Amino acid sequence: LILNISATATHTIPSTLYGYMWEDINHSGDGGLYAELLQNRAFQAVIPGTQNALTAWQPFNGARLSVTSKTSGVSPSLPNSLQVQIPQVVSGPIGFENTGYWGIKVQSGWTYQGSFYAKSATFTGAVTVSLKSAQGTAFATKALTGITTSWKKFTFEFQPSVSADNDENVFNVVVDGKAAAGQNIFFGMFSLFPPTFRGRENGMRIDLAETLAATQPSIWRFPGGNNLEGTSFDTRWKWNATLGPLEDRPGRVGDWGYPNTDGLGLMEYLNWVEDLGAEPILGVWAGISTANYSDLTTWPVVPEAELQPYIDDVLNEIEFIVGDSQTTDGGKLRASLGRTEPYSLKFIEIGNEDTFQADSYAAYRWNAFVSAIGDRYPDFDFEFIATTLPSTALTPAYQRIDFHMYNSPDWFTSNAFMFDDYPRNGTKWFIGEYAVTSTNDTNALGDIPSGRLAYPTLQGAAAEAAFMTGMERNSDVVFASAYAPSFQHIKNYQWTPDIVTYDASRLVKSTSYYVQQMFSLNRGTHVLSTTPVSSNDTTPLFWVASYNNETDVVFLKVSNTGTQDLVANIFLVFPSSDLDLQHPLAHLH
Ligand SMILES: O=S(=O)(O)O[C@H]1C[C@H](O)[C@@H](O)[C@@H]1CO
Repeated sequence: LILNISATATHTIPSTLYGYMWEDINHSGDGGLYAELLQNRAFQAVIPGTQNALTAWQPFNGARLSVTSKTSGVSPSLPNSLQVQIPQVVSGPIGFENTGYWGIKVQSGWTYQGSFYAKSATFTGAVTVSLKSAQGTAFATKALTGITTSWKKFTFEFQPSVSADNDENVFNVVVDGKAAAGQNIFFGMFSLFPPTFRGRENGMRIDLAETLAATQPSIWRFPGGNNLEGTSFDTRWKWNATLGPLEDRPGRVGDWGYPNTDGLGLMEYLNWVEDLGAEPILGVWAGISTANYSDLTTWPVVPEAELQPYIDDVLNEIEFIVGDSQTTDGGKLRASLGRTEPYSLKFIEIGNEDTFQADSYAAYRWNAFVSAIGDRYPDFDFEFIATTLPSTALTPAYQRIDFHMYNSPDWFTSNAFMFDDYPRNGTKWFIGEYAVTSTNDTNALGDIPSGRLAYPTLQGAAAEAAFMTGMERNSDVVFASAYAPSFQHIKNYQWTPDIVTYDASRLVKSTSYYVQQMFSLNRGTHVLSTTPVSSNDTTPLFWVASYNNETDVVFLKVSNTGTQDLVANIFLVFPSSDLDLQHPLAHLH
């Protein structure tokens, strides 16, 4: 195959082309990127008195544990407390343990920051906290005194003397059995953090954060995805419930079946996106919640006459993000939480996958949000992204549309040219979620026996790469793309495949991770056309050429989706004129 790369650029490549879609799914947030080590740390979004309310907590030496809301919680947002009943006859240490998110990493040299609340009507003795192996080896221990009859916050630090051999470790809390015999002690709002990415308080787990940062994503779509929507209006992701001291964050039952602490909240996300040097794509709630996928007619939709409070909520969220810290309530609140400077925000996505309720989206919801935001913020040239079917006519007409595709390798290779003939009419596409999810293109979201991938495969990654060459070649139409979902905690997940899989102490980057990294790190500023544009079927290669006019480098990205080894002799054929070192092809990488 002789491939000619033209020396003239066709169009610029938007800086937003590669990034991620993010939501708390598969414990990607709580138990993943968010560095909190204790699962169910504040008994949020659980039902007192149930076994489930004690998730990740277990008795130690016979204490009787229960979650209760009969006593006042540590704060109005956290009504549930752990009640620890010490038996009448007992001696020696007795209490309870947290098993973390299926383990706790114990690393010597790390300083762990911990805290908890406690109170008791009668007990005033010491509370001893420690990091211990499942076999009982203590890596770090602290004794805290001063329990009173009302809630008191205790803080402590751990510096483990040695690292644990594995992550089967627990956070252990005990009192002296004799001193506490027959008494009740209440605990609330635990927290235990390892060092975090860039040392941010309430921040991100370093290894996972560095793994994402290493792909230099330039967009970060959040907070969902389904997890934005809630399974009811009241359980939607509420931006203002994810702000401020952790005691003020009630948490919620996420859309993926587990409690979200919302410790990873709007400000943590915005700080993270800045740390990445990326552009946020903020998803705002647009009036539907996800009920059951088998019957879309059951999905609740806010009637037009009742939409205003939700519109105001979004206007206030945007004011919190971009409002002046002197003259706007949102800006003042942001400043009071430690951030005076407004965050940058350009892209606002109205809803998520509103393809399922296109009628009401087209009839009033899209227009209501876009008009209200435009009227309130006339000086911000926000770019609104529609999330309904591209074929749905909207008022105002959408300029940008979010298109999701989960499918087979064949779908991605046979659609690698879908944008080559797309009309250049100013409309821009965001491929806001895509991945090869199955070898079965009639049921790409089925179960594993029907072809679903448990993990990304080389075949899938090559097919994603083929599709990505098409997105890059047509990046005058495709302005952004986001592989989805991102993370998977191997011990508890709801969706496969995912780009990075991990447990409490290790992570594995997938083939698709390396494809994302390769495309994202090797970015041109302009697309160079090639002849031919495509190969014939016998050599199923897909490619795109680009040129970076800052580094003066030409990139040729090639995906071989065939089963034959690809032996490529790349000859550089320069134009007839002498080798012009300023020529874009002079330094091919
Ligand atoms: O069940 S799906 O609708 O396919 O869920 C998908 C689409 C949705 O936006 C996202 O939350 C999820 C996985 O990334």
